[in-house]
Amino acid sequence: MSAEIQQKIESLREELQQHNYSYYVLDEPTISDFEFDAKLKELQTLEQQHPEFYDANSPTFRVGGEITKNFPTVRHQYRMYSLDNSYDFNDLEDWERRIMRTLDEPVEFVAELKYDGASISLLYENGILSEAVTRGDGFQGDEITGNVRTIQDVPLKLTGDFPQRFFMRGEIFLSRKNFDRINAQRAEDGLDLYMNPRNTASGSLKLQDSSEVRKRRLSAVFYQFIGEDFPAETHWEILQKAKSWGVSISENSRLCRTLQDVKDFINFWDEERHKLPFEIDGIVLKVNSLKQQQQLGYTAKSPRWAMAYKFKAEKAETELLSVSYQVGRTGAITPVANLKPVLLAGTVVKRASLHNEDIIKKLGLHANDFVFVEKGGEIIPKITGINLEKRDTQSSEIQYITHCPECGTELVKIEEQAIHFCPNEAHCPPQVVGKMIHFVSRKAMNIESLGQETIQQLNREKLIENPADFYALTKEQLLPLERMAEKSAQNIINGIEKSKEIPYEKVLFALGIRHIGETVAKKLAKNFPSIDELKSASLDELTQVDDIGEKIALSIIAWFEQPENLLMVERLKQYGVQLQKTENQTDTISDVLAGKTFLFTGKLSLFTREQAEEMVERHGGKNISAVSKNLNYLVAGEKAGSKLKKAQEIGTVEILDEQQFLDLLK
Ligand SMILES: NC(=O)c1ccc[n+]([C@@H]2O[C@H](COP(=O)([O-])OP(=O)(O)OC[C@H]3O[C@@H](n4cnc5c(N)ncnc54)[C@H](O)[C@@H]3O)[C@@H](O)[C@H]2O)c1
Ligand SMILES: [Zn+2]
Repeated sequence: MSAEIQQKIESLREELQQHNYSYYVLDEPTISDFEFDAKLKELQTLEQQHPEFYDANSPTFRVGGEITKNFPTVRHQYRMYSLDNSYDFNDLEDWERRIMRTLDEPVEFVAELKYDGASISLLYENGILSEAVTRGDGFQGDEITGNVRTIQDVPLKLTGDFPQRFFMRGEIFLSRKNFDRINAQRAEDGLDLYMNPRNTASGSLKLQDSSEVRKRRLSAVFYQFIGEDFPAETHWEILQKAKSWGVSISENSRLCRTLQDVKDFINFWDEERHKLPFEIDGIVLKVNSLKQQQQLGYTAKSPRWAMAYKFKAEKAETELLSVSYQVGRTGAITPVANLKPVLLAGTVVKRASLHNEDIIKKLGLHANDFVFVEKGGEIIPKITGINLEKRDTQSSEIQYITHCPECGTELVKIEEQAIHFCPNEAHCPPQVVGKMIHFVSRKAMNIESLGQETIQQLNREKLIENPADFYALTKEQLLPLERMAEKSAQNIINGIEKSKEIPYEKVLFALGIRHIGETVAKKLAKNFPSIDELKSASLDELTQVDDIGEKIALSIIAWFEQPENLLMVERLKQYGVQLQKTENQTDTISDVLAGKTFLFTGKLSLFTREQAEEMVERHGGKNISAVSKNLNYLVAGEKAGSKLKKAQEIGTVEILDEQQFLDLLK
């Protein structure tokens, strides 16, 4: 018996650790928060009943996050805790009872929205932001000051009567609008879509390039202030003070005198939250008096003076009508469930994403099943389960398609992505047309006169099959088309002609190579100044470029292996499209760093990482992203960590401080 329980406890611990890793490190959870919390509660109960299996490393005692190896590590002067959570009112009443047992005096609560993002701790010294650190494992976190500085809601300098040195904690999150904007851009670039705003916010903070972080337009809100001699007696007062220093605090907090006030607040937001411009996953309650907070103290993992009330994701049951398959511009197949319309979280849902074959298999979906749909963090609802009691015993399991619904070509599956592709890039209609629409789009070749419908028409008439064909079009060929006047035909020809001036980096993006978005195209153009250099680059050479991983590199190599693509590139060249970087004289200052590779690590104080990388480029050097034998110089700032150690181990890497780097440029 006891061996069985021990085994159960250990397997729960292991499973939860795995989920923590997926959630905090990969930003790709595989189960819902509700399921995670249920498992955690189960483990907690077992551990309480069986103290003989105590383990200080159990997920019940530890904050789930980790530090990464990509940023300097900073020890928190004050620990960062998690929050105890509950999904019903009874738990709140229990919590109040426990508080009363310790305090035995009236207690006020502050109720706040529980923003769904990533926690951050900021240090302000003399009113200046000096350090931003993630929660990590609660004891130490990643120092990401450069990235946090790009967030508009984070004041770089405070005003008014702020304490001389203090920490403030808050949440970095992404508004629904910006999440949609980023995903729309990713769809246009043929990249995988992000799952939800929380994971995207958390993932954005871990990017190496601060200018990329800036583009995400993250938001921030602050809810805890820690330091010696705080000029206040209650949490509520501090919030108001912080506001006067220019700190962004939530406008929706409320001071509650009784638990009934708290309940009203919760009920109100359970409904209203869908109208907020950002996502919340619950309400946080805090004891208002700072003295009482101190008396209550902390457990191993969370404050006793605070409690999260989490909303359950809204769920509805409906019938699966059919599964259809969409073919994207890059050939990726997306299965979609068509549902009998049902009301969910304020909107009518008719479709749900099924993502890929593995998800369908895992669900064990049958035709005409009754399914549960949920709107969690995701904007597109998802199917989370099946009501097996209602299943028709005659129904058969959904079989994933084996051939492209558009062109009939046999699909290929890329294992590690679990996604099917139609490999018929050159002739599959949605891919062919999609690629040409992408080619002329604003951020690519910017040929405004060519609309989606004209392209479809031209393709039906067999006048164009790939982007190179645009440049062979004549006015005479255009005129007979439906609704084509002399003037618009001339505009199209002019627009195409003008696109020959579009710079190389945009042409690279326009080609629509899988995983090559705007930013990646820029990086490639910088490092491989002509298409011929890019074509002959090896896997190694490609992955040495900052932010170019193996997935992108392999996609580039595969693209250049297709004879149709090589032919198209040759034709584009002949037509005069820019397929190499034009030397921009003002761009480079010198070539003193020519042939040398650089990497910056640790906390830089003389310049930012972006400025440093730009200096390298403008003096003819190259930035690379990892420490390897190919690295010539590692420039190490304060608190440099694992990269410095690795460089020392390799032995051939020259290690410089910031001043020594500047001296190189002289
Ligand atoms: N689905 C999964 O696989 C998985 C895995 C791990 C964790 N999780 C989820 O994450 C939770 C644990 O994460 P956690 O430790 O970050 O706890 P939590 O997210 O439940 O609560 C603590 C966090 O809430 C945030 N917060 C937002 N608004 C706040 C406010 N007004 N005041 C104070 N804090 C506020 C802070 O970042 C704080 O660190 C689990 O309960 C689970 O729901 C899910
Ligand atoms: Zn196809």
